[in-house]
Amino acid sequence: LPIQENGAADFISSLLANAAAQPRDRPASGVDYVVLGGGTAGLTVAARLSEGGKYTVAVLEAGPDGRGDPIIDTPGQFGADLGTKYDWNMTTQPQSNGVPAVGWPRGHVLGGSSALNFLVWDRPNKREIDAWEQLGSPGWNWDFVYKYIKKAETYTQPDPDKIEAMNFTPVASDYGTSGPIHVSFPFYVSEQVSKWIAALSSLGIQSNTRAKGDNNGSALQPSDINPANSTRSYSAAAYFWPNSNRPNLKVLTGALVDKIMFNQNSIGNNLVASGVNFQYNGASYTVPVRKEVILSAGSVMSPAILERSGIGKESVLSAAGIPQLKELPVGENLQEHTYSFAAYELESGHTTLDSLRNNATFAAEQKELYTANSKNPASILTETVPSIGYINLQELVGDDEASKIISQAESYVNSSHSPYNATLWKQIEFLKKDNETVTQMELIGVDGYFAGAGAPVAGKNYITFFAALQHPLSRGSIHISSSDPTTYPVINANYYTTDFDRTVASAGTGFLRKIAATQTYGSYIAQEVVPGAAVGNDAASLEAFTTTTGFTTEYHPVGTASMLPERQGGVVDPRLKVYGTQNVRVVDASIIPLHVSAHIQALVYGIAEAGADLIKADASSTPVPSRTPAYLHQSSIFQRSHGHCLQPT
Ligand SMILES: Cc1cc2nc3c(=O)[nH]c(=O)nc-3n(C[C@H](O)[C@H](O)[C@H](O)COP(=O)(O)OP(=O)(O)OC[C@H]3O[C@@H](n4cnc5c(N)ncnc54)[C@H](O)[C@@H]3O)c2cc1C
Repeated sequence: LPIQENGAADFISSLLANAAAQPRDRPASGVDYVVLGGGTAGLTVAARLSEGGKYTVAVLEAGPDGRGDPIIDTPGQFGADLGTKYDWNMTTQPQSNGVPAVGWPRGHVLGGSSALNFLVWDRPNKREIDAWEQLGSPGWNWDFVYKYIKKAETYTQPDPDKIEAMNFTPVASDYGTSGPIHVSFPFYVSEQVSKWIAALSSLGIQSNTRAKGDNNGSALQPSDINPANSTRSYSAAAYFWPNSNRPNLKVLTGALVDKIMFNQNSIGNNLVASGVNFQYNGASYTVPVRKEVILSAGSVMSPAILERSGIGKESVLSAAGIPQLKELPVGENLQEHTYSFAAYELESGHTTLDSLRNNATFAAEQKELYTANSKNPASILTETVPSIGYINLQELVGDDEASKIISQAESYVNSSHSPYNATLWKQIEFLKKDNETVTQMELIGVDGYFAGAGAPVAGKNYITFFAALQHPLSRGSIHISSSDPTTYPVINANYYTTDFDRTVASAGTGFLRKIAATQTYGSYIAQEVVPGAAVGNDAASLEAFTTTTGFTTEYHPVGTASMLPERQGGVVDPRLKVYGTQNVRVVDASIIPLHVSAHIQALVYGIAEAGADLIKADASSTPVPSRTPAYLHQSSIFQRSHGHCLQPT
């Protein structure tokens, strides 16, 4: 059903009827808040704004509702919904430096990418978030963000048997206790998971049981799994369905947002959004908005919607035939984690997620087991990806090599004329001053064949290791090439365009071979199949592999509507408001100005929880005087709100 339950059909019909009948500057017929995109952040914001019943909230989501679909719900089937109707199936541009086009899955479903992701739930480093404040966004520091991440989560500590099997004891008090997203550990503990901490320890990497802003070391990370029934806990299941009977919260699926409409009259110099234009069932509609438009369409589509609305770079807009309303570097400062992979065939006799593919009887038994009792520790369908580690440059390449790499990186930044220089210098600071704590490389172990190259052989079982570059110096961009909302924007990922990125990423691939060679894993690995014997262990061979066939996206694009001062390339101010607008905000991964060493969903939920409180706080406050750049006012507003209005509700 394209229209959600509980009277939404009536609500939407009246909305559409009003939209057709009313002039655009008569917002009284519309809703208070229109949220564009019902994904990770969008449903979080919508649920929080609609609680208490004071405001009407409508969410426009392009994708379908995937409620009850096992390929979303079953933890052990992570990845199964890629390439389906739940995925936008985007692709980057091939690059002139030889880096090929790579696929970019993105959630096209209620819940967005939280329905598609691999359920890893971890946190950035404290210093990485404090850097946002230091870059010019007062109030956006670790303590603030951490508080809101915790607000999103309810954590369940594994029972003692599982802790013993994992060889790892998480610290429960580092997590939230009453948020909508359930965070727990898979019931099934695989062989590779139980050996992760020991294997990395034999390489000198200490384990780290904490989850409160210091992520350096090896760890077993929880997943967004609801332990009551061992299903994915994602934004639709956690934030929307339990609240779908609220008369003031409506979600329309199958609604493709085209653009934001603005009033003829601005307030001072600020554009005032009056409605949102979208396509639904082949027709075009405008929803009038009384208070605000909130863009939560993700790092690819939020910038695209802004550009179609006339906000963006003149060169981009004029090429797409769109009249410009406000010059802003929308779609720039794109940062993305890449990861390279190495896959190993195991000696016979091991069970992995490959066994589900290899053995139909085993797969049927496992399905039955999961259906009968999804909490059964023997149920491999509860398995996810807990084995994670974050290491710094010195741990990756040794002190001498690290010094050389850092001084090259410093020279690069010194000669860079990027408008995002301040963010690049922060990265140098991470490398030089914060190197003990801020890490550069993520290591992951997955129980089965998950390499983005080659193919598993029927009947065999594998283990795959990943090395993910966390702080690339390269910056890319995402821009529209057409005013047509059905045309995908052009993604220029600009991967590996700096020596630093190539060198560090390639060293990561080399490190995966060290993990495979540890006594812990070496004893049950039969052979390396990717990169394979044809790829040598010298720097040139590793780089050739890592930057062509041996890597893929880690699915974490950020920065395309960066929260930075406008003079430093910012698109939104610290209240997440788009510069030059009175009532348009961006609340999703695209506001992240500088990438973090973490999987980002927990952070995105935290941003959305914080964003909802900022929006509510502003609902009753005086607008910022329009003649002065908004960011100059944010500090005092933030402080005031922080004290009185930004309390969890
Ligand atoms: C395959 C994959 C694996 C990942 N694995 C992990 C992981 O294990 N752990 C982790 O922490 N993070 C992971 N991530 C990243 C994380 O899930 C995302 O960064 C995060 O969910 C992004 O949230 P968002 O709100 O910014 O965007 P999204 O959740 O993507 O939401 C955007 C929503 O807007 C909708 N939309 C877009 N354009 C329009 C339009 N024009 N009209 C209407 N609706 C529109 C989309 O359909 C979507 O529902 C993964 C991501 C992917 C894709």
